[in-house]
Amino acid sequence: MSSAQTAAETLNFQAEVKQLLHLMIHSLYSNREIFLRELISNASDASDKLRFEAIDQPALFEGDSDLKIRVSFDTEARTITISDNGIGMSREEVVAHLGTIAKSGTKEFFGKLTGDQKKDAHLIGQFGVGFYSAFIVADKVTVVTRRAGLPASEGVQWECSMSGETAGAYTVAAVEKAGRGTEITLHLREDQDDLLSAWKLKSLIRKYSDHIVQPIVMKKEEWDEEKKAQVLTDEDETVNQANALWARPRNEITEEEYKGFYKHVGHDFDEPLAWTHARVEGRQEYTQLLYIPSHAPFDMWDRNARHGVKLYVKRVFIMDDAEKLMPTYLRFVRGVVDSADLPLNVSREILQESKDIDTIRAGCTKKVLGLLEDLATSDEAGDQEKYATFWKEFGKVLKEGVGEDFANKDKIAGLLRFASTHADTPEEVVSFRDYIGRMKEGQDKIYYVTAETFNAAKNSPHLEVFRKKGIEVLLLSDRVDEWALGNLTEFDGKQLQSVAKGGLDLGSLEDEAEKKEAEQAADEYKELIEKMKTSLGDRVKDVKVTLRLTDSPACLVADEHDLGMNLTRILKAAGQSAPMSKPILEINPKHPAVLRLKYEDKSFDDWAAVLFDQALLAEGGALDDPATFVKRINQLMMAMSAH
Ligand SMILES: Nc1ncnc2c1ncn2[C@@H]1O[C@H](COP(=O)(O)OP(=O)(O)OP(=O)(O)O)[C@@H](O)[C@H]1O
Repeated sequence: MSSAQTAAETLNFQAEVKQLLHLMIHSLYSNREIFLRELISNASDASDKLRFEAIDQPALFEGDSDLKIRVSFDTEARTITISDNGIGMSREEVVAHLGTIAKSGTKEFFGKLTGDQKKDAHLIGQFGVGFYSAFIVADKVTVVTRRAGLPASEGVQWECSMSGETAGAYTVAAVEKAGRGTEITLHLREDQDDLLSAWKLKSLIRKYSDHIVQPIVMKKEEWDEEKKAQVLTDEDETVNQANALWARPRNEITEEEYKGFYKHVGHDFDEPLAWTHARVEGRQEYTQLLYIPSHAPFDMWDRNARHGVKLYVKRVFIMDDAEKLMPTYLRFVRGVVDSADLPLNVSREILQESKDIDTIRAGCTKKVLGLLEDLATSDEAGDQEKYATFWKEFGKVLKEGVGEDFANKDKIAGLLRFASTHADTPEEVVSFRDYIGRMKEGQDKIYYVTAETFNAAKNSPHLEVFRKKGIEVLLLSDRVDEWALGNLTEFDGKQLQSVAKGGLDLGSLEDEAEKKEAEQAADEYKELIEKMKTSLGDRVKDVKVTLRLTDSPACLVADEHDLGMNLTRILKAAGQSAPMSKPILEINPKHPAVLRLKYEDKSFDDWAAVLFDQALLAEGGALDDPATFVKRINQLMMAMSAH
């Protein structure tokens, strides 16, 4: 033992790590085999990182560029060791990576846990356990590592035992380590002896890690006649296929292999929903293997989220999460792009400006949208179910694309799904095409309403005339809808029209009699309208008679070229200064409350104000002065009961 090693320092885990470890050991026990996959996956990433850093600094190879991962076991000591000659870790990195969870979404993750073992196991899987999964099978784990490029004396030993007094703490000590890279030794729990077998370990490697690019080697076994047993020899044998899966022809890759590879690149326990694999030739030559996950990651709303598409150049790993390879609205896509043309020393800065990358990105985007389109339009029930899952998990993100990706706007619009008055449920299943297929004779627009919640949309007074006439209206209640639809004026030649905007023109859906009636009402109410305008003053742009209401006395609409009221509220909530355009108050001439107003004198101002305020409330708006509203209502109620 070196003197440095005696100076071990005991450190405590971050509280979340303790919690995660405890949960994992209990919840993932029935999945215990995954520990090997996770540790090999990390070793492979570490090898990729070294190969990349060595492009600029070949000295990091220290004369050994033959990267591999070794798995060995010791029946007597009851240990399994996984070692790699990858990038390794410095002392700071050890403490940062093995003592804390730096992932975004950690809080949400813990908040979602239910105490139900099965559900929690699933969540833990989604969150990703990585290194800590070692503790499912081991009660003590020892990591010895050295960062490539640092001297042998700067090796680090990390050790943590789950039993005894030190549980919940770990030690870090300096050690000598001749070879760079990381060696992880698992001291197995008592009931894990079945793992101490070459046959068992090999079968786990083939099952879970066959697609790993680096060779995973084990010592070969031989039958010893004398001992009448298999004994280990000195010779190495490669257990996995050890080639880049994406570089192989499609017809030689099994479904299981595709799925296994996804779990590695996507850092996901679950299977992918769908994938697309193609080699592209032409101006740019590259291979893409892109996956759509079956669930949204914890950090989908975090713009700094990691783990996107990995970029390789001629099989050499270049970078994780090359955000330039995918537009932001497809940030949930995982996988690999391997370019045959980019220079090996390509940096993030170069990528930002590269025309070649733009071509690759356009190609990848097209592929993913095509894949989604195939799922969405497929006749197979399985595919449709997949699309429904996709929409639930990622629909909100995809919607961003309508405003973000001009070239593919129409394609993306075709993939959108909405709730509508057709079923009147919050399920988002209606496409623009479905809607157009159900359009009434004479209808030439696609109508929609936006509101803060589904119920506010569904019960919006603006829908009354549409319901009466049996015209379908899309019910939008996602914040991003306002923005998406603001960027979309038509679909397939049909104009999109908000029902909450003024000048509602139902065109040929309105019959002559109705038009006449409207004109007549406008005439009849001229005086009242003027009176109301004076009474409401600054609060309205205009007051008009409308035929769009059947049950409600009044509603607010935005003038045709003004921002919608819902959008204005969203912008305000987001701290943006939205132009404050005043609404138009539309009144229903057939409603008793409106009729009554014609003859009201004394309390006219109160009535007018209440009519305005309730229209604002029904619309999802907030009252400027709720106390006065309540006071007025009470006064009017008392006045009525006195009658
Ligand atoms: N064999 C290794 N060599 C070098 N660094 C490693 C190795 N194993 C783990 N690490 C470091 O520890 C970090 C944490 O690993 P861990 O497996 O917990 O998470 P991850 O791989 O980053 O993400 P995920 O949990 O999604 O798999 C890694 O990101 C890496 O920096």
